[in-house]
Amino acid sequence: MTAQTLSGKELAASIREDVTLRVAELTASGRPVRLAVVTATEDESSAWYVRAIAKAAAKVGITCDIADLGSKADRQKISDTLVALSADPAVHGIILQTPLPEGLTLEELGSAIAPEKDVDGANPLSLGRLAAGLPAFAPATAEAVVTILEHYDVPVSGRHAVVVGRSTVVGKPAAHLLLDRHATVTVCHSRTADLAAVTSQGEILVAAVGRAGLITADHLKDGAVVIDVGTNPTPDGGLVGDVDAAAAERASAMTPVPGGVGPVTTALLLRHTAEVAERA
Ligand SMILES: NC(=O)C1=CN([C@@H]2O[C@H](COP(=O)(O)OP(=O)(O)OC[C@H]3O[C@@H](n4cnc5c(N)ncnc54)[C@H](OP(=O)(O)O)[C@@H]3O)[C@@H](O)[C@H]2O)C=CC1
Ligand SMILES: Nc1nc(=O)c2c([nH]1)NC[C@@H]1CN(c3ccc(C(=O)N[C@@H](CCC(=O)O)C(=O)O)cc3)C=[N+]21
Repeated sequence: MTAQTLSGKELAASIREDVTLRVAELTASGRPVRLAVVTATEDESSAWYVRAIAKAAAKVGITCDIADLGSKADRQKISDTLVALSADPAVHGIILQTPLPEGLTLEELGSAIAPEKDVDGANPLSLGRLAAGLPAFAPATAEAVVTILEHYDVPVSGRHAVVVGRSTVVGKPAAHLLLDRHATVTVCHSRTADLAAVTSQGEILVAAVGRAGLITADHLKDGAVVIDVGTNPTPDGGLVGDVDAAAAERASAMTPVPGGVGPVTTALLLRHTAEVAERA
């Protein structure tokens, strides 16, 4: 058996189409939409994302400002930048890229992002609201995971979903969103004792680690639906996920990398930004 490909490209295009119309309406009424991307890293997959955001924003008519503070930026510099953007009425959405410089965390810096502009759910208030089942922007990547499952009519309620990775950007919020949709959720991380024993119970497997090939066919339950969030740069300039290609033999469906979660993430970030502008 070879897995069905759960492409994110067409889904992302349809989200962008909706956003394009909404942004055009706002722009026509004299309310142009603006997204600020703050980055302080040379991480390659983060750079991929920043380029993807800039390209997609241009397509839908959102102005995208990139504040590249460099990988030596300190806490004060990053925090000052986020506070200034939060206070700027022309800016609707703010995303702070991870990873951050050594010693700094998204959990503390996220507080400097105004909650109403927190389009990637980085402010701890957003994650808390999400966990409490209150309205909040979920991190776009976590939302992309459940948006893809929904788009392809993958049943979630009552099924066992295993999430590998517990970061604030992906693993944790993805677990909350799956729980909200009534999955039975298990979260694995670097200290999970026997990863394959746990992951092989997942009818749905979400891999969000950042290690090429970590998840092999041996980690999967027969017929599992696999959402591969990992974006790992290869030496030849390409991008691969966390899931080994051979795992497709065991899965019933799998997202590709590139072309899976990534484009949907980008499209949802723009949709969040348009939503903020509509509320303003
Ligand atoms: N496609 C997209 O839209 C996006 C892709 N990404 C990609 O997803 C990946 C994960 O990103 P992010 O969550 O930010 O990464 P982090 O490095 O913040 O988190 C990685 C998680 O994986 C866990 N982990 C590390 N090694 C293992 C292991 N051997 N077995 C099990 N778990 C392990 C870590 O555990 P512990 O907590 O114990 O350290 C941690 O929870 C990256 O490749 C990133 O580029 C990220 C965001 C969006
Ligand atoms: N606060 C924060 N939130 C994030 O969501 C976040 C982050 N920081 N730091 C970096 C990682 C990485 N990430 C990617 C998202 C999309 C693609 C993506 O769209 N990739 C395309 C290929 C890129 C292209 O074609 O330009 C694809 O998968 O098809 C890649 C990587 C988000 N991240």
